[in-house]
Amino acid sequence: MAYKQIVAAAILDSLSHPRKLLAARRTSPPALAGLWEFPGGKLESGESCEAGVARELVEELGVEVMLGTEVFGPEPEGWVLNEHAAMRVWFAEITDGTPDTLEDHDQLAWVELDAESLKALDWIPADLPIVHAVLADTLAGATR
Ligand SMILES: Nc1nc2c([nH]c(=O)n2[C@H]2C[C@H](O)[C@@H](COP(=O)(O)OP(=O)(O)OP(=O)(O)O)O2)c(=O)[nH]1
Repeated sequence: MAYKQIVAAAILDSLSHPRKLLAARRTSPPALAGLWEFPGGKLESGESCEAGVARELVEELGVEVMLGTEVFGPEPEGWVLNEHAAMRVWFAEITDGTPDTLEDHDQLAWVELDAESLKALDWIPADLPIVHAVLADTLAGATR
């Protein structure tokens, strides 16, 4: 089964000494509005995943990033979101710009990298295993 490829970033305040993760609250579609996610979007045809992540973050947040390691999911296409789509996620650190809600989001939050703080946000349900992996990888120092 071929999934539609989504790409996204787990943006950390620092790849080398991460303490916080940038979460973004969606504005659409209605079923996902108000839920928190990793900023990103659909890969465009002919685009590499890494280039797609960078493009989405410029469009949505107005920031340039340096990518760290991938937050590996169970499939080659990454984390399965639903029967149609899967998402690859990379750790990232902002190298230029201040994140803003330019497109697709109405709120951004720097969340402390601990289970309690992360759990306090109403994440898209499909993202919960990814949130766990982000926490595990940051605790293991596997971000860059
Ligand atoms: N970006 C992102 N999308 C997610 C996450 N979790 C999750 O289930 N999704 C779903 C929601 C959407 O159905 C799909 C991503 O599509 P999108 O609407 O963000 O893509 P896009 O920015 O390219 O949007 P568009 O131009 O097609 O409007 O993946 C997540 O953490 N981040």
